[in-house]
Amino acid sequence: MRWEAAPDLLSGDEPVALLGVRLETVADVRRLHETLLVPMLRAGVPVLVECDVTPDELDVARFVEPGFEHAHTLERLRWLVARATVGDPRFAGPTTIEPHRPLDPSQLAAARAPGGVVQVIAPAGSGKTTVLVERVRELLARGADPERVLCMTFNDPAAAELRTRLEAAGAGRVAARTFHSVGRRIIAAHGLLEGRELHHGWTVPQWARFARQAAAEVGGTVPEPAELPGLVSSIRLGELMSPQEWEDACPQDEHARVVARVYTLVEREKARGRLYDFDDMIVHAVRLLRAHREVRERWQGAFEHVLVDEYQDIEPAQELLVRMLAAPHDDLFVVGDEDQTLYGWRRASVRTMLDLERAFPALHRVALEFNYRCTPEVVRASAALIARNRKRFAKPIKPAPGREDGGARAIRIARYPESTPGAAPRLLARKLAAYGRGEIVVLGRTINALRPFALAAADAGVRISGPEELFESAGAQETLEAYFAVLAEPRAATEADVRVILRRPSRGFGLDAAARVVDALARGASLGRAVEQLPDEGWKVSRAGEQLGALVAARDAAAVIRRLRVDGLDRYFDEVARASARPDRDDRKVLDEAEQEARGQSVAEYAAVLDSRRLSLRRARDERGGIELTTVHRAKGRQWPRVVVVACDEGVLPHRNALNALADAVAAGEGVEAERRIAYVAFTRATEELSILHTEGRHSRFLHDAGLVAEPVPETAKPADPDPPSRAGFWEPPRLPSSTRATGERGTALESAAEALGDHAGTVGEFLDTVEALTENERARVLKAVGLGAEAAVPDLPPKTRRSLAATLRVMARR
Ligand SMILES: Nc1ncnc2c1ncn2[C@@H]1O[C@H](COP(=O)(O)OP(=O)(O)OP(=O)(O)O)[C@@H](O)[C@H]1O
Repeated sequence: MRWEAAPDLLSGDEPVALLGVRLETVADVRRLHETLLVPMLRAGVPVLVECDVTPDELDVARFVEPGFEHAHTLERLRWLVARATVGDPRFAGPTTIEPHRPLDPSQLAAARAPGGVVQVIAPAGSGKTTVLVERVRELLARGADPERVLCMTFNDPAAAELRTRLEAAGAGRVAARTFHSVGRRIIAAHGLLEGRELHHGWTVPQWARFARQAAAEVGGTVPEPAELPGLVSSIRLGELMSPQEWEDACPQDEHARVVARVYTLVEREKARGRLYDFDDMIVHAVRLLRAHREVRERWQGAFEHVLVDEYQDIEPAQELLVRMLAAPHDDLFVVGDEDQTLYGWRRASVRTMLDLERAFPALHRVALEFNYRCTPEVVRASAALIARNRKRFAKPIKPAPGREDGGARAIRIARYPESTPGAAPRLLARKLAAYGRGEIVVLGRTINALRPFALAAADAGVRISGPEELFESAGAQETLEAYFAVLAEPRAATEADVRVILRRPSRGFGLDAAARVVDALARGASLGRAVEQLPDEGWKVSRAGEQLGALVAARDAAAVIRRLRVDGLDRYFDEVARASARPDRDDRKVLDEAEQEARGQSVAEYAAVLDSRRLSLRRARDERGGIELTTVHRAKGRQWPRVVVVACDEGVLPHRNALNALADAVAAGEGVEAERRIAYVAFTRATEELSILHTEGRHSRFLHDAGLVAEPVPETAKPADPDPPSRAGFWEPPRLPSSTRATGERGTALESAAEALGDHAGTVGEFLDTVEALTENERARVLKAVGLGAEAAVPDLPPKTRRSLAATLRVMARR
């Protein structure tokens, strides 16, 4: 029979017999399980299968699915066959229990959905926690053991909130945990944390130290320290590779090699100090579960029903953890909104929600329909806006029934002229002064967009709170502050500032150069002379001395900035943007704005301006009682009565870098679509009043998409000079872990082979002969790449060689 005919069999309750089924490949197993048995059992169709073998007779080693998408299908099929014969509560029908609070029909349909994999599409404000809690009640009413229901969320506050809500709904015995806490529990139970302490992360100077050492060891330029935590996490969580595996498998460009070495150094340092970090909780849990069947079975048995909140933000390693825990019975209830996927650069992809069906073809999908949070005006505008995206589920999003229009205050658009850039921040500061924390929020696309508003608020005496980078500058802002501080008062230069100067742009000096320069400056040397005294290679010293000496001689502060940019600062930040996982670095823009602002000011005057701003922001900071000025990313999942979105301009939102995103990223739903999602999240934070500020003649295209301004984007508003494409905007289209990204059958076979290497008892040649997907030439190439003869015995290979052999196969799997 043809598999495609299967859906026709699902109607009616006539028993179905599938005869002559042959299970030869993993794909056959997957089809039998996902496309036939699960839907039939769910539809209550009695089914008899006649197979050439029973699932129990299949050799697990041959049917290994390293693929993430279809993790452990054979185990799932075996479970289904064993359980389905004795009746499975998973396929029980809905109950008729009274909901814990009034629910609308779409919410009720979600909570009462059949067992198995259920995906709830929950637009902003649609009551997803209400649904999750009701689903838990439904499971309990169907007979689930509360101890074996697990709700998973991203962060502690969300877990705490869910716990409270579960308790209030009479389901207090059900656990609500973060991904990290689940991972931690698993690795702790298997002794991986014994004698180890939690490490909360390295400081930027510590990253800088790793960066310098790595660059010195492998020979390359020093990477930007602030980018390193994200890059190392991407290797760990995106690739699931150990330092050695990654050093063997990483791309061979200079930057990648230096970052790979940073990863090695960081892991070494952690091992020395007996430390573990947050990523370890996920990475090690996943590795344990994947590698050891008995561990997997233990934890799969611990949780019969898995529910996940905010599924759109899940990243591949977390998703793998969830799927492994939910298998083999696959009772998985996920709630999320693809329109609110914001973390492309953190490996979350809009595709995760859209493609869930590929992994679970039998999944049951329900979309919630009403936005209970926002005024009808905001619901309509935001729905019109997001409807312009292509990478989403098309769905109606309606205002809550009976909610009255908000009137003139519901949405206000304010334009301010470009010629007086300080006017809008000052006006807003006056407005903020009338409110308390929690009553209003100021949202910006980036820290740079927020900065003028934060400064004006500070000047007006408003207490403020916000992300760390608003108060402790980074990137180009930090660089300018360091240069001007040192140029204005060289004798008082700090080592931290001088280190920034010597690194941005990179001047190739050794580890102790900054301390020597500070010494020389303190003794009265000029900046140029202080550098020229370094005992380093002559050409480096003389070029840097000349460049820095020229800064001292520059006519005014703007000339200093111009000179710096020409001497390599622009190039330096272009490189940073290219290597960065983040799409929204504003360094070039910060330099543009500073250069313009510094015109006609002396170095001392501009240094004083920068210094007083920094101080004024720090003085106004009040994290407990201050009005929040924050980025849209950080506002996700929250709401305020009044929301002010600032700088809703082309080039800011959408960010100009997104307009330049690479084709791969655009295909994965990044680029302008990702920016539109950010605008959607920003607009839907308001419960009563939404104010949007934009520069006259430069308004964001999203205001037009939302039907809030008549004119589409004026030609003049198009950003002239986007920064260079960042690496795909957003890392690359977020990827599954390496061993799950194999393309096609050949890729899967090679991945399986890499996994199976550890169990092979014969020679390398014999092992490679078992890998049918390899050609003769490729076998020879693999041997050459790892420097082995065919006769070497696999069990005798040193661990490093074995890893490199596996890594070589994995790299081939991805081709
Ligand atoms: N059926 C309903 N009728 C009226 N109000 C509802 C209903 N469902 C949810 N709400 C309200 O909508 C708001 C959001 O609900 P809830 O707190 O459950 O969702 P959430 O987890 O905050 O997620 P979301 O981001 O979807 O709002 C709450 O104020 C809640 O009281």
